[in-house]
Amino acid sequence: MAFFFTPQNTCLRLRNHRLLAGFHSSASVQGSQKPRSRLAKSLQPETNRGTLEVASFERSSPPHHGRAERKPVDPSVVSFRRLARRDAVLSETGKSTWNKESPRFNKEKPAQTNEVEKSEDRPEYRKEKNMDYDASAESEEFYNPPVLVTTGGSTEIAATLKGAPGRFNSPPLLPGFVTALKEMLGPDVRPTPIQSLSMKWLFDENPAFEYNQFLLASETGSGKSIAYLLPLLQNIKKAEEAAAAAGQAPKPSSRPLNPRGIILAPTHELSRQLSLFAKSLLHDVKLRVMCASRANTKTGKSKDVSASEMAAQFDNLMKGGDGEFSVSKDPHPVDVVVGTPMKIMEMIKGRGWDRKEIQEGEEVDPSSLRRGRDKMVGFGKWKSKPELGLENVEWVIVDEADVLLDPDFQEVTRSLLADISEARGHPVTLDPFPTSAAEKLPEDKEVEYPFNLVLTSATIPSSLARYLDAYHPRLIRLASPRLHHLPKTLQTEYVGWTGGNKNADIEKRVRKVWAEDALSVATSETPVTSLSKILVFCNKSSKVVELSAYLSEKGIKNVALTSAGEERRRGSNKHLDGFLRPIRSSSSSAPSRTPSPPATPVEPLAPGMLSDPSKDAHVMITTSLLSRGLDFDPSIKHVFIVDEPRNMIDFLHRAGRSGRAGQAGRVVIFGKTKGRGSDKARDVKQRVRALV
Ligand SMILES: Nc1ncnc2c1ncn2[C@@H]1O[C@H](COP(=O)(O)OP(=O)(O)OP(=O)(O)O)[C@@H](O)[C@H]1O
Repeated sequence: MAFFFTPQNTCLRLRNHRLLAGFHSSASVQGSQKPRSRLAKSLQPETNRGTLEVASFERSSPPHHGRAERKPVDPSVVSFRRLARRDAVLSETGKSTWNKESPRFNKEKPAQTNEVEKSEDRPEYRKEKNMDYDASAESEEFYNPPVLVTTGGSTEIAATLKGAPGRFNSPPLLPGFVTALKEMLGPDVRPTPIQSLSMKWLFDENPAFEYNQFLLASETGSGKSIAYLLPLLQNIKKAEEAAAAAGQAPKPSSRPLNPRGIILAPTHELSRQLSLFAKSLLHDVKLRVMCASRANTKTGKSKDVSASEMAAQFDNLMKGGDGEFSVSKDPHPVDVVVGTPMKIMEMIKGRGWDRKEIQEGEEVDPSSLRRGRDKMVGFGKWKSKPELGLENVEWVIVDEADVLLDPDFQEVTRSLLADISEARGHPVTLDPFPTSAAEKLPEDKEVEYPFNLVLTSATIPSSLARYLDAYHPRLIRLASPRLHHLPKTLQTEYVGWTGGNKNADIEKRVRKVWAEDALSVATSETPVTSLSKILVFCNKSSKVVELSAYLSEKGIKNVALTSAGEERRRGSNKHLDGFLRPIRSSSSSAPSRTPSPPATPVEPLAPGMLSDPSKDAHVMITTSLLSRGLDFDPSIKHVFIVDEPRNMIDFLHRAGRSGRAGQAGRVVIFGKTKGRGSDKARDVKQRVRALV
C-alpha cells in the first residue's frame, strides 16, 4: 500500500486494491474501469480487492496534459508511508537517527535564535508566527477544511464528498439520534468529513450489506467516536426492530450478558468516557451500554462508589436481581459493552483466566512468571464465572487500532476477535504475525470475521499498515484529508531550556500562560472567563512525580497521573474531573459548542475573580497513558511536551489533546535550543513542521 499526497489535491494509491476515490472530486477509478490519465494509470491497482475512499476535494488548477514540470516537494505534506517509515526508524533505534542521516535536512540548518523567549514580544515575529490569530475563525475549518471545499457550506461538502450526507438528518439517521446530536453539539451541527464518510458507508441501507471491515482514519479531535457510534447503535437498533417484527429470537447463550456490539479501547479511562458518550446519544433511541470497568453501574448514591460495592451490585445484576437491568426476562440486558481487551476477556473467560495456578509446594522458576500475573492462587479465590456470551455479537469496534493491534497488544486483541468468531460458528486461524519489518509478510492470510469490524485511528504506523495489508486486504479505508497532520487550530511553540533548573523553566511558562489570560481580561475583546488548564506530558513516571512535587512546592496545585496511580483503581474517572470534557446530557442547558458568535457579549471578569490555581488544580502531569483518545475539556488550551517525543506518532496524539473539535489550542515543545545538544531540538522542530 502506498499513499501520495500533493499540496493542492490529495491523491492516493493503494497497491493491490481497488481505488475508489482519489485525486480530484470528480475523478475516481473503479474496479475494472480503464484509467485515462497517466496519473490514473499509475493508480491502477494490480488486483480488484479492497476499497479506499478519501474525503476528496475540488481541484484548484486545470489538469495538465503531457509531461508536468517537476515541483519541489512540499515539506508540510506527509504521506502515510513516509510518516510510518520515519516512525519505524525512530522507534527501532530509540533515538532520532532520521535527521542525522538525511543530508537534505542537515543542509537547512535554521538560524540560531533563542526561540520565543526573546523574540516573542516583537510585533514582526508575532505576525510571522501568526501568534495573535483569531481561533474562532479557524474553527469553521473543523467542519469545512479548505482542501475539501472552495467556498464553504454544507451542500458543497456533500458535493465534494460524493453523495455523503452533509447534514445529520433523518433519514439516514433515526430521529432520536438527530435530536441527541443537536442537544449535545448545537442546532447547527454538521458532520465532519470522517462522519460524512461513515454515514455514507457504514449504514445498513444497502440490501447487499454483509459483514464488512472498515478503517476510519482521521486526525485527533475530528469526531471519530460519533463516526462509529452512530452506525453501530443505529444498525443494532434497526436489527432489533427487524428481529422483533419477524418474531426471531436471539441466539441462545448460557451467559447472562449477550451484547450485540463490543467497543475495545486501550485504557479504562477511555472506555468510561466512550460509554458515557454513547449513553448520551441514547436518550430517545433506547439501547443499553455498559462499561466493562463497572464504573457506570448505578448506585443511587451521589458519593463515589467503592470497587467492592460495584462488584456486589454487578453480581446482583448477574443473578437477575433488582440491579440496573433485569437479566432473567430480558434476552439483551446489555446491547453494547465497552472495555479494554483484557477486561472483556476477563468477562468472557472469567476473572483469573490468565493466571497460572501454582499448587502449594510446587517448584517454580521465578523467571517463567509473567510480570507478576502468575500467582500462587487457589481455585475459586481468583477465578470467577464467565459473564459474557459472544454468540450475538454483530459489531466490533477497535478504537485506537494502532495501539490495540500493535505487536505488544495484538495477541490479546486478536484472540478476542478469534473467540467471537468461534462463538459465532466461524472459527478463524490465529497465526503469529511477524513483528520485524524485515520478516516476510504471510500470504493469503486474509481473515473474514463473522461480524462487522471497524478499526479507528488517528495514525497509521508501519506495523499497522503491514498488519492490514496481510490480514485485511479488503478493508474499506475511509480517511480524512488532514490525517497525519496536527489539527488546524493548534499552534506550535518552542521554548528553550535556560540551562538551569528545567522544572523552574516549566513553572515560568505555566505562569506566563496565566499572566496572558489575566492580561486578556483587561485588553482583549474576547477575554477569558477562567484561567487556562495545562496538560504536561513527560516520558517517565518518575519525572511526573518529580515535577508534580516541584510545582506543588511552588504553590501550583496539580494532578499527577501515572499508570500505577492509586486513583486509577477506583473504577471511575473522578481523578480526571475538571480536565475531561463533561458529557452533556439532553436535560443540560449548557450553551451550544457549535462555533457561532455569542448572542450577548460575555461579561469580562475582574482579574482577581479568575480561578485560583493554588486551590484548584489547573495543571495535569502525565505520561503517554492519557494521550490516547481522551476528549479533554476545551479549557485545556495548552499541552506542554517537556521531554523529547519518542516518535512522531506519540507526538501527534499528545499534542492532539488540545485544539480539538475546532477549538483553539497550543502545543509548547521544550528543548535545548542553544549550544551542544541543540541538534535534537532542531530535529524535533523539523519533524513537527512537517505535520503542521
Ligand atoms: N460534527 C461535530 N461538530 C462539532 N463537534 C463535534 C462533532 N463531532 C464530534 N464533535 C466533538 O469533537 C470532540 C472530539 O471528538 P472525538 O473524541 O470523537 O475525536 P477523535 O477523532 O476520536 O479524536 P482522537 O483521535 O483524539 O481520539 C468531541 O468533544 C465531540 O463531541
